[in-house]
Amino acid sequence: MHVELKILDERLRAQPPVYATPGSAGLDLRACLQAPLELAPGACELVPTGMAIHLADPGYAALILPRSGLGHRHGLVLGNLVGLIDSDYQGELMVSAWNRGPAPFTIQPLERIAQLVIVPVVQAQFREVEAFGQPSVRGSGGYGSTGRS
Ligand SMILES: O=c1ccn([C@H]2C[C@H](O)[C@@H](COP(=O)(O)OP(=O)(O)OP(=O)(O)O)O2)c(=O)[nH]1
Repeated sequence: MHVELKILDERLRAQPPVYATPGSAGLDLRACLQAPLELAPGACELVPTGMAIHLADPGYAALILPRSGLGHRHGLVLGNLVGLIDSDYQGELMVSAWNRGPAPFTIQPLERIAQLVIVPVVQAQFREVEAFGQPSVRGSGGYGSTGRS
């Protein structure tokens, strides 16, 4: 699959976004900051990535997901909220970085802070009904209805 990529921050040319291994699902996203950014405990900031993509095909979307390595190395302190990138979004990719820990956390310029995963999606045709055509085993059960633990 081909995706158009715009590099908006020249510093990324030295470290272009690539899949780390042939089997990698995610492309690392870097914090394109001019200076270190300190996040207070509980704070959440939008961090620019210096790049934009255009998927163009409505059958795909991209997800911005946390990097497990980063979270673990820092004692599960820095996370990011999952971001959904629409196929027709052409603006700069932004990462919503969240300090989950009890102490301030500093993101360094060009640090790898999240990863981008491209996934197929379905735009369904919704048809309003009064009642569903068939009952299901689950019905409206949820929130732990299938067991006690
Ligand atoms: O972590 C994120 C989440 C979103 N976006 C961009 C891409 C996405 O296509 C666009 C809009 O995101 P979303 O649809 O989640 O936002 P919304 O709050 O529903 O706003 P909108 O009315 O613009 O759709 O913002 C990012 O760059 N990073």
